Amino acid sequence: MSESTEQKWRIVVGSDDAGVQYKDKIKADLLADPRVASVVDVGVNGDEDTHYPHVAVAAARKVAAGEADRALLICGTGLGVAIAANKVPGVRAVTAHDGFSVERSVLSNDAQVLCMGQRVVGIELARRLAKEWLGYRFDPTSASAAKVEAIKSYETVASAEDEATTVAAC
Ligand SMILES: O=C[C@H](O)[C@H](O)COP(=O)(O)O
Repeated sequence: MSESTEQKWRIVVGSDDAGVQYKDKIKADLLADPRVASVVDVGVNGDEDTHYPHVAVAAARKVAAGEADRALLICGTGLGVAIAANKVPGVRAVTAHDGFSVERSVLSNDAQVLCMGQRVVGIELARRLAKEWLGYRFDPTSASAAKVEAIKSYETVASAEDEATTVAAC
């Protein structure tokens, strides 16, 4: 049987105290998955109570910097971590708790960050979704690519406008 030549995923995981049990469980799954090259854990660990925005932004910055391909973030709902991760330029984070949304987050949106809520979804479904997520790769030649480029174009415009506002304010 031949080995897959597909590039293995470099993943970063993170959570707040409301998601740490799922984060640790899914991290163990990822570490055991042959499709995964590395897993970096940005916390929290044990009973640390770092608030979710700090963890989510730390993870998202690793993706934006090219140090990781993807991030998996868990909080109580999966909402706060997504909102925070999306503040990092270049990052597309989604909250998804069903298989179709997880699939489309990659194939339609080229989202690099998947967020789930420990208070929303059962652990076995969360584990299955994380496993399925690894099987999807965005196709830059697909019809969805132009739409993702449109998302990126607004980010560039927003940055330029911010810059212009900052300059004007000086
Ligand atoms: O989106 C936020 C998360 O669900 C977080 O884990 C809990 O936040 P809260 O304590 O502000 O409800």
